[in-house]
Amino acid sequence: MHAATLPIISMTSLDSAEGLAQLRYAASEVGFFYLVDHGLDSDQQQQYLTLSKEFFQLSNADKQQVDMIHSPHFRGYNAVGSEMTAGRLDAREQFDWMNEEPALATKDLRYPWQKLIGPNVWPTAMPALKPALLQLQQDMSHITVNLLQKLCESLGVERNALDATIGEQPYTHAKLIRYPAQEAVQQGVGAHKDPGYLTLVMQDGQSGLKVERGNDWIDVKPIPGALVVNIGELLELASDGFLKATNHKVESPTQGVERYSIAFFMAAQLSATVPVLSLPAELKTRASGPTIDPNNPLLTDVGNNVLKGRLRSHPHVTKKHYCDKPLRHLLAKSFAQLPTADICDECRV
Ligand SMILES: O=C(O)CCC(=O)C(=O)O
Ligand SMILES: [Fe+2]
Repeated sequence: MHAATLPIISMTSLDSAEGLAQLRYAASEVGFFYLVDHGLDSDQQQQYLTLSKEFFQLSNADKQQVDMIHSPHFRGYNAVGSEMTAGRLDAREQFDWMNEEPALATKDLRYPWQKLIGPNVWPTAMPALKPALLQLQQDMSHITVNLLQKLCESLGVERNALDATIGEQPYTHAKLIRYPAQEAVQQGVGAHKDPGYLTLVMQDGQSGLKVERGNDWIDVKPIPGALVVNIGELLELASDGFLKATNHKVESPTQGVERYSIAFFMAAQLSATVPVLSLPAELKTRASGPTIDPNNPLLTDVGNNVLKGRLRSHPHVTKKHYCDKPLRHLLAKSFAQLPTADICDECRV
């Protein structure tokens, strides 16, 4: 039997060997944990969740103005029923933003993932959203980079062992999410792993997030002020499978209660290739190699691993922006390992 709850890790405990050992256990045995004492207090989190509710209460026309279908860079709003996970539609609406950058000219695209780079889209009806979410992105980046360094230390390698892959600024992606109540439990988001290094999730008071552990699913009940952390595929690759990216899903709420969360994903720079860390012998013998799953190959080229997730989750954006001939050609070259079913019909070359 596994514990029916996740470990709780205090950020301030990570200056001690004991704290690092607990972090190593949580990250390697469970792949998921609550993080407390991280610096973003409950009141601040509540303010962001309130802002998120205001966004989702905007009129449909205001939300359509920032619909992701207009963005080749996968930014903006998705109405309920436009995202797919594990081949099925998710019952959630969401607003995605990433690093704020200028897009590359089409003629300069050498790799398909370079099309992920570009500006965010912001609702004109809610000018307060942009500065608040860019601030949140900075605060979450700060927490995540510190945590990644502590994880490296906990694995017995230099704390800055992965810093070069992050460069000046990590690749970050975040989502405001609303799970509307359904008549019966449904897929809010289907079972999946996150593609980056680390994910932080802020939850309101409503349960629904579940984490796979053996044959069970652990309920991640919200703890006020705690962030939920999970290991992404890039850390599984970097640790040669010592750390595991763990499957998780969200079941939609019922009985008229909706659920709000904010997810923050941090990867290495899109142009980086993730190295395999030189773990000490004692840990190395316990590293079983990354998971081999023909339906979900883990790719060390960061841009490709991130793009894999985006193409699969948002088939309507893929179809509109990733199906022109030159790009299709690049996709076919880059994704020799990716099952064609993950790419839209017209990209099955
Ligand atoms: O909403 C949540 O609690 C988690 C969402 C999630 O796993 C994801 O968007 O990747
Ligand atoms: Fe996730």
